[in-house]
Amino acid sequence: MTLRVRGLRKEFGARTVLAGIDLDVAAGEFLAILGANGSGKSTALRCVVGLETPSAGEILVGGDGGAAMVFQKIHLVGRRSALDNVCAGALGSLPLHRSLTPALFPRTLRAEAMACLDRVGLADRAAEPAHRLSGGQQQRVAIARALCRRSALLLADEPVSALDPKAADQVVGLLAELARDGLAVAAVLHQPSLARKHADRIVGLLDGRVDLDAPAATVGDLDLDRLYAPDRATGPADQELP
Ligand SMILES: Nc1ncnc2c1ncn2[C@@H]1O[C@H](COP(=O)(O)OP(=O)(O)OP(=O)(O)O)[C@@H](O)[C@H]1O
Repeated sequence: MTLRVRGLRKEFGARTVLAGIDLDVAAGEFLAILGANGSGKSTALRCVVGLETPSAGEILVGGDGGAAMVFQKIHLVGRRSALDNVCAGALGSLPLHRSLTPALFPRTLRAEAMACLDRVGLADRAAEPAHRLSGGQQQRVAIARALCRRSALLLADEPVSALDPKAADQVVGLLAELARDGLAVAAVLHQPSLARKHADRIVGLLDGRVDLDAPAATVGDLDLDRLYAPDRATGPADQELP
């Protein structure tokens, strides 16, 4: 198992946001995480990648590179080329002096970054400043940058929320392809139809708990209605601790 999460809890002050969740993602698997606003999806990913400190629970990430993550807000350096932006994914493994100036990036890193850009279908745009690319292309550059970290686990937090339907479908399809190549991929999505179309498995969070964990092909409209029901009972995310 590339990602194994057990009993993950997160409290912000008196507020319980994650009330003990279990998650598994295997190599070669694409997991989509669904749930209403505030159900704890981003917090769960942020705990896995180390951006939040869990209040309790166990998180095990397999492989050497830890987890790589892409976000809704893409955070490319607009004036730099797509290739320089992808190289940035591996700068942490370079000596400091070589990491400061793109002219000093090793040739091997550039070759690897080029292979990552090729993997996301953008090798022909390598020299293009990032700000000249479309939103969908920019998100694919961000995914290539994450690939350049050589992590076995790729996390994506609402990677397509800012994209038009066609670009969103292409980017989620790309995540599915990367899983088929052998990566473990977990993506928070606000598009259940894309999750059902592309993911292997869907986990649904409801008020900080796992309410659904099933093969994507078996997830029906009733499961989704329960996750997004506006009049559902107030859960732990909205309760004060004793
Ligand atoms: N740093 C923080 N301090 C206090 N509360 C926080 C913090 N981060 C998140 N929360 C709260 O935790 C709850 C879950 O937030 P989270 O962003 O994980 O939900 P989400 O399911 O990703 O929602 P969305 O779909 O809107 O992105 C929300 O009520 C949010 O206000």
